[in-house]
Amino acid sequence: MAKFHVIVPAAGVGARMASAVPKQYLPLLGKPVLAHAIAACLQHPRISSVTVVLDANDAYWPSAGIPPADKLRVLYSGGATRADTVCNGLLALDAELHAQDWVLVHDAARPGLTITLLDRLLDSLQDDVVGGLLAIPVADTLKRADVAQRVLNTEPREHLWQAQTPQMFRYAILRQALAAARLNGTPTDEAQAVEALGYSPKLVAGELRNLKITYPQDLPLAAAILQADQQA
Ligand SMILES: Nc1ccn([C@@H]2O[C@H](COP(=O)(O)OP(=O)(O)OP(=O)(O)O)[C@@H](O)[C@H]2O)c(=O)n1
Ligand SMILES: C[C@](O)(CO)[C@H](O)COP(=O)(O)O
Repeated sequence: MAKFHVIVPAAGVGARMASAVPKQYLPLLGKPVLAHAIAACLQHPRISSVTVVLDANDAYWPSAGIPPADKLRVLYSGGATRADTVCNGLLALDAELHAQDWVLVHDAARPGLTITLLDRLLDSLQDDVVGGLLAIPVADTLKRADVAQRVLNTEPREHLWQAQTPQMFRYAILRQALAAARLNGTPTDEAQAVEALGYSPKLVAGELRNLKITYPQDLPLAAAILQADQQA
């Protein structure tokens, strides 16, 4: 039976966040963002392992206070791009993964993932040949801008979705896709690399709460969402 393994690329510098420490280590309700991001995966009974891939020179993990766990492992082998970081994680797991096993790639900067969202993803995709990703349909009117930030035109939004993570693919397909993508360009997510092989990943309904911390204003939003959970 195919197993479910999680890789968490956590080697980014968070340039758009422009904080003193990388955003995955910023405090969020008393714990680093990264601790929230991996919590649901660690708790989920169907997830076999969670591998966090840090920058080779990461100096923050030892003092981040993230407790060890049986299925948690930490690698200091991040790459120059997210795709490189994920590839390095896959390489380290190669000996224990089978071609049909599932790999879920989840951003270290998405602290709002829940067991419910993971269940939805796993249940929707476990019998799929390829895999897919959490995503949410675009809800606003879309404008294309010129260089002066004036509207060129309004883009149709039908059938447009915003990609989230986890992105879940069969190990053999993901490995092949990322190896090819590294030669041909830099995909911004795993699905893009898989699409380039000619596959059509399935979109599974995500939720706004699974937002990515990208800009400073995202952190208080995430805090409000998680605080509401604690009060519920
Ligand atoms: N070389 C890289 C670049 C990104 N990431 C990870 O990929 C995820 C993507 O989120 P993103 O917002 O792009 O993170 P950063 O690259 O850190 O942010 P920025 O683009 O603003 O620098 C994050 O978990 C980030 O740590 C990574 O592991 N290795
Ligand atoms: C993978 C991703 O989270 C999907 O939305 C996102 O593409 C990664 O971050 P970036 O902002 O594209 O670098």
